[in-house]
Parts: sequence; structure tokens; C-alpha cells
Amino acid sequence: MSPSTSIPFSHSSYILIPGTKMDALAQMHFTTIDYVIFALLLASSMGIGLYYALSGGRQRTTQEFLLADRSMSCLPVSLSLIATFQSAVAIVGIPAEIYTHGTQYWFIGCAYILGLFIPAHVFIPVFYRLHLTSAYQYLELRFSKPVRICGTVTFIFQTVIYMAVCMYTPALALNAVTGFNLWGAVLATGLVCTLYTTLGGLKAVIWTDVFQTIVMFAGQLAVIVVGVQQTGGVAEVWRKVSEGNLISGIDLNPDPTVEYTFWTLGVGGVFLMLSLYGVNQAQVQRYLSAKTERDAVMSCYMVFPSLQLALALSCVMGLVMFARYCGEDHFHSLGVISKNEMVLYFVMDMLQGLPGLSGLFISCLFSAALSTISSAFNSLATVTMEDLIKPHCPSMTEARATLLSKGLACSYGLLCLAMAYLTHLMSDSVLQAAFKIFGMVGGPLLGIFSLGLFFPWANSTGALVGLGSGLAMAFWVGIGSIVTSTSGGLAAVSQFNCTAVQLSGNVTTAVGTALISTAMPTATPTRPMGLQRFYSLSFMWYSALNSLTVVITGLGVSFLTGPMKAEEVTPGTLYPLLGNMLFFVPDKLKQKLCCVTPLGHGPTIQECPPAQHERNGQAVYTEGSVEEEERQSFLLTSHTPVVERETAL
Ligand SMILES: CC(C)(CO)[C@@H](O)C(=O)NCCC(=O)O
Ligand code: NA
Repeated sequence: MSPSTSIPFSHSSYILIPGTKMDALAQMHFTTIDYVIFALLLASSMGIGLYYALSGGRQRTTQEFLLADRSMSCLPVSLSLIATFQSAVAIVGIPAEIYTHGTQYWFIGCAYILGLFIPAHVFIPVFYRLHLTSAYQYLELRFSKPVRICGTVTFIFQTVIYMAVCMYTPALALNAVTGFNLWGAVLATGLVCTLYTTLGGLKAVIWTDVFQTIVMFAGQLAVIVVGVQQTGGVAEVWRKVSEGNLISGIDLNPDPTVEYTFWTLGVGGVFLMLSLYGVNQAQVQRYLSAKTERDAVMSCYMVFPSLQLALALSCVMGLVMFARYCGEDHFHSLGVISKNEMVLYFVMDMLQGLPGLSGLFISCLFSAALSTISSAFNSLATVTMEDLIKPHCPSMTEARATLLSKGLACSYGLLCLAMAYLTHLMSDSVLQAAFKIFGMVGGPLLGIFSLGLFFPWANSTGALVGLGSGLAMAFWVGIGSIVTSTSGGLAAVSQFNCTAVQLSGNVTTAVGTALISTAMPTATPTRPMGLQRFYSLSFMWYSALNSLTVVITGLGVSFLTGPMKAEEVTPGTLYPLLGNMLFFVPDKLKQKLCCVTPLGHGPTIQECPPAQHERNGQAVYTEGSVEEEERQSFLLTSHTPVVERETAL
């Protein structure tokens, strides 16, 4: 059956019954212990920031502030990698998605396999060996300066709007649970995060991520354990969710407008993962901060189990929520609550009379949010410094550059605060909003990097026109879908055995009925036609559609304007994908087709001795030093043969 999301249904149809028990319950149960736990989270994060401000190199160089001295080992890097895109949005969004659409969403876990394997073996080796600081340096090495600047600006745009969503979501939660002023909470998160990011640099960002990831898992686990207990045990939860038909098998429906099918999640999801874990500056910066290439690759592998755990916790929370509210007794019915708020009402209802647990859950939400926001601030400071400022001020002193980077981290913090206000105006599910941002802006960025890495013929003009058309496609479909609101997901009513909103006498005492609908959905979902159908494309396909648009347009324009010859391409910026894929084609034919020959043994995991001093992102070596000799011999053995083979064509 088709999901209930195409039913026109707007937020204006919710009414808040004044003086329900909801507010009273909520405020009553956020006790002193809860406040203490929450304060501890903020204080520890600040403490870690202060520690890294005062220890080590005391954040006096951009190498330390932006790249943690390239000294990190794989464990903290991997925990930090998962923290970056696991925000409060996922914690409140995924359970609501499971509650309304069933467990189909869980199949996104399949996309994690290729979505992490490809970054580990394609993107990391290329970026790490080029010894970059910003991922966009790659675009200049491969194409030209204008391409780099367009890439940087696109990334800044993506990150600032994503940040706004991330800041708003936990503040909304705190407001619902404690009545704490919404904008006060946004301001507090923004300021705490800006402060520790500015003080402690990437080291503080990574180590707070480690701590915050643990708090995040603990909070989710606590809610699940209490929830299962209160619903009557694991067997009872299982009985209710299976009777409610919540457990979905693989849905192989090829219709691209269905939000969640195996294809949208398992295939579309791979493109989403690649745009996040392959080319997003926040992640690339972490790979580059690893002390060796092997550590970077390992950390990417280690993301897999933690990400599966995070997904499982969120999905199970959705199941428990369903078992509690959608059993045969609709006593606790959630009614029609906005998707963004469901989890909070559930948690509030669940944790009554258990002091400390509400505090732990709110800390869990804020941990998730802070770890995402801090990564974003640091990566925004990095790209602005490396891509937009340094190239114009080559003579800037290190001290000045570091001070400026800190100023940048701080001002982006304030900008995102202002942007959070815009999220306030958005009524969509925050999870879908985040996925749309990733797909609409991250998709074209994945496209431009893929164009450069895999296609030696692509030239700078092709890259620019490609990026432009990818973004145009993204906004055409994205805005089209908002205007025709076909994939809105506004009605939070579960499609499973739970659509009735109970309004009988005793139910008004139940927590869930604080928000009830004044209008029941009336229209039956119709199959969209023509352009409407195009606009109703599942947002899970956005990354794939937009990145492929960039690659196809980019290649077309490159061939029209004079394709690049392999020998003109900067060594080390190509990945011989076509050569590897056409392994069965005889070498002679491949030469005719002008594609790079396979490496034979593939890119080796081998370390290039790091540069000793750096300026403007370019390694500066002391002539004749041991390090320089080592590095030269590395470059000779691992890069040059590839290049020679390419140029021999
Ligand atoms: C992005 C994935 C799929 C993987 O990291 C997941 O963490 C997620 O669903 N994130 C939602 C966006 C957010 O939490 O901000
Ligand atoms: Na996070």
C-alpha cells in the first residue's frame, strides 16, 4: 500500500489543548538531577576545549587548529566520523520514520557497505597522498582555481543550512520537555559549541565527539530499556509490532517516487553516503588528520559497526514507540503529532518518575547536535581560510592566520544561529529536510569530485557547467517537490493499525492527546502524473540524480570544448576507475578509448612521509633533508609509475 504521505495535511490542523497534563508533567519531571547531568555535558565539552587550548601546541598553528597536527589514531577519528552526520535530527527523525512507515528504512544499513568501502579505497588514498588541507584544493589541482572556489562556496552554503536544522532540533526538544526558552536553548548550544571549537581546534572537536558519541548511545539505550520494560518486555513489544505489520520485508518496487524501497535506500543511499563520507570536507578533514593513511582507511572501516549500532538503536526506539502507542488498546495514542516531536512526547511519557533519565536523554540529543555543529564550524573555518583567504594573502603570518581561523569559526557560529531561525519556518520532517540538503547540495559536489577522479577527459569548463547544471537540477526538483508538496510527510499518523485518534473521555488524561487533529485526512492518495511525478521523486534519489547530472553534463561539455589529455592532468589526481572496470578489454583498445590503465595492484596503503613545514597548504621541504629524500622516493615509487603509464597512452 502506498504511504500516507501524499495525503494533504498541514500543521495548521493541529490544535494545542491548553492546560493539558502535558506541560505540567514535562516541567515537573525535569528535576535538579536532570539539570545537573545536562550541565555536566556542557561543562565537560568546554573542559575538553580548554584542555586542548592549553596543552600540546596550544593551537598556535593552523596545522594544529585545523588538522590536529595530522597526529590522530584511528579510534577517535572513527568515532568522530560517525558523530559528524549523526545529529539530533537522526535521533528524533528515524524513530518517527519507523513509526509511520514501518521498518523499511532500516535497509539503509545496506548502503553503509559500499558507502564506506568506496571512500576507504578510492577517495581516502587520493586525498591523503595529495597531502591536502581542504578537499577543494583537489579541485584546483585537477581543474582550476574557479572550480575550487565554486566548490568551496557550494560547501559553505550546504553546511550553513544544515547547521541551522541541527541547532533548531534539540532546542525544540528542550523547549518541549522543560519549557526552557527555545531561542535561549539555540543560543546556548551555539555559544558553547562556538567557544570550545574556537578554543581547542580540531583536537577538541574530535575528542568531544568521542565523549559525545558515548553519551548519545547511552541516552538512546536508556530510553529503549525503560520503554521495553514499561511496555511489558521484549516479547510483548515484538508481538505488538508484528501484529501491527510494522516489520517490512525487502520492498523491490522499482517506482522511484516511493520514499523508501530497497532501491531508494540501498542504491540511492550509497550516493548519499558517498557525498557525506567520500567528499564532504568535514569528513575529509578527519581522514587527513589521521597520522597515517592506514589509520585513515581503518577509521573509515570502523565507522561501519558504530553506524549500524546507531541505526539499530534509532529503529528499535521507533518499534518500542509503536508498541506503546499503537497496540490494540489505543489508550496512549500519539494522535497527530508532528514527526519531529513524537520521540519527545514518547520519552517524556516514558521517563516520568525516573529522575536523571530525562536529563540523560536531553544530553543525548545535545551531544548529537554539538558533535555535528562543532565539526561544521571547524570545517567551515578551514575552507574559508584555505580556499578563500590564504590564496589572496600569501604573505600572511602563521599567528595571524590562526587568529583569523578562530575568528572565522566564531563568526560562522553566529551566522548559523541566525540561520536556525529559518528552520523554525519549516514544517517538514527535519530528517527529510536534512536528507534533501545532503542530496540537493552534497549531490552536485559528489558529482564534481567524481568527474575529476574518474574521467581524465573532463576539463575545467565541463566541471563548472556540470556543477551549475547539477545545482539547477537539484533546485528544480527540490523546489518543485516543496511547491507541489508531494513528498512532504506531513501527516505523522502511522499507516499501521493506528490511524484512529481516540477522543473518548479518559484518553484526555493520556500524554499523547495534548495535540489532536481537528481534521481527519479525507483525500485518497492519487498517482502523480507528468511533471508532478518528476517532482515527487523520492528524496533518497536526490544525491544520485544530481551527481550523475554533473558527471554527464560535465563530460558532454568537456568533449565539446576540447577534452583534456591524460598527460595534462596533475599527477595523482586521477583514480583509474575506467581502466579497472574495463579489465577485460585488450590494452590496445583501451589506448584507443583513451582511458587510464589499471594500476595492476590497486592503490597501495603506504604512507607518504608527511611534509615538515607547510605554508598555504603546499608542502615546503628543507632541501636535502632525510624526510625530503624519503618523500621523494615515495612519490617515485607510488605515484610516478601510474602517471607514466597514463601519459604513455
Ligand atoms: C547520514 C546517516 C544516514 C549516516 O551517517 C545517518 O546518520 C542519518 O540518518 N543522519 C540524519 C541527518 C542528521 O542526523 O543530521
Ligand atoms: Na553529531
